[in-house]
Amino acid sequence: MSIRFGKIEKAYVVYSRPQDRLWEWLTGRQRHRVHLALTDIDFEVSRGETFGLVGQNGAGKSTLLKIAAGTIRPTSGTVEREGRVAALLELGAGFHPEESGYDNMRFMAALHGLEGSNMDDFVSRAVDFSELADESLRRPVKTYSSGMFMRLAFAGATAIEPEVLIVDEALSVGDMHFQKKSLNRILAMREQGATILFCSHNLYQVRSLCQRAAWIHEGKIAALGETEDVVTAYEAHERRRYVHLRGGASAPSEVILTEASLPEVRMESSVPLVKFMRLVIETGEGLNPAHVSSFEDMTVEIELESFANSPFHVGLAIVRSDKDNVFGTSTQFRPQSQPLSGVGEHRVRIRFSRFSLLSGEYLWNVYVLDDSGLQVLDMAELIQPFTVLNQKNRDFGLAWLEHEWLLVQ
Ligand SMILES: Nc1ncnc2c1ncn2[C@@H]1O[C@H](COP(=O)(O)OP(=O)(O)OP(=O)(O)O)[C@@H](O)[C@H]1O
Repeated sequence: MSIRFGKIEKAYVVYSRPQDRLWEWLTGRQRHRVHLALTDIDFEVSRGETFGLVGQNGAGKSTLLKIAAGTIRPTSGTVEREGRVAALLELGAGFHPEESGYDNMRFMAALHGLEGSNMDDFVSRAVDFSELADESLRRPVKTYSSGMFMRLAFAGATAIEPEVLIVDEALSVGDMHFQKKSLNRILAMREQGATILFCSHNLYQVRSLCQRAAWIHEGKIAALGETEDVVTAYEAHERRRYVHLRGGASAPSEVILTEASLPEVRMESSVPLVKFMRLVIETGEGLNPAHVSSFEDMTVEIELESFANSPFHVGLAIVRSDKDNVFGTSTQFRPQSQPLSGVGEHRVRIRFSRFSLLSGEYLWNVYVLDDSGLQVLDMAELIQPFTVLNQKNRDFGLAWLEHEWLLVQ
């Protein structure tokens, strides 16, 4: 066991107006309501395990992480932790703004009970990792840019060489270079056997990293177990919710697809390392034809622009309007896959011989990922709707599967 939650419940007291608190105190009459953020959370994370929390906004994930980290207490229930814990939540919250970077690192070391040469080691590890200049580290941290502040906070939080890491996905530290460096640091600690508890909306990341996961829904555990089972159940729920939001009670197949209702979703990144530029379909009918016929050969070309010499992978998925993945692939999944690299324009082609989707409306998702396949550098979702027409045979459904009828009698 590394972290054990025993029948955790967390209730927040909520006042609709700040003055209600005082009013309640003066009059003794209740002016608040109680919001139950978590109930009956009872599970444990084993040593060396990477455990993911998934769930909608406001489900209670961050509350559970804070309880795991000990920054807030549950209203009832118990939490037990084993080993040195680093909570990468609200980084830098304990910093003293007037003190220098060096002094803040010494305070952190002292909080962990380190003295003498152990303290010096801690400070030098943190300082090295932060990549901040000596001149900056001598200045009060209140003069730091937010990126510099986060870099030092991350470096300090991980310098204790934790056995348990509690990570909020909102963790985005500094620029792209430092984000990658901190992600690599987390992966390295995982390799060395650290236990990791983290929440993420990036289900690809949860699938790649976690052995087990829990889906938190309205403060309760809706599913817990093998990552694939939990994430699939959560995805199914989200899909139903999405369909409901878009078109009342209509079933996924009845969703009416219009280009206007599905705006191109692009992730904006201030300093993109690699940008997705364009996707072109080519069939016997030409480039980006009005219809793609089932069983025709088709090539999809993806154009990208790389602004740095960092290796990257490209992922492509065919999706339906209800966001169901029909098929997904990545350059990372090729045998002996090598990432792409080099500054400038890149084109990758995917050739589908006998494209065997049947009649329907489909769209594309394109992802640009770093060489670990975990950090999304750029993406475009639900782009370029295209229609497939099956005029060749009468089989029906989403895709044509290789088959033959065998008559026994
Ligand atoms: N300090 C607080 N006071 C009152 N209510 C709170 C407080 N913190 C969180 N809540 C409420 O508790 C619920 C759970 O919040 P929490 O931040 O844990 O959700 P989450 O799953 O992490 O959401 P997200 O994915 O948006 O980060 C929400 O309804 C939130 O409004």
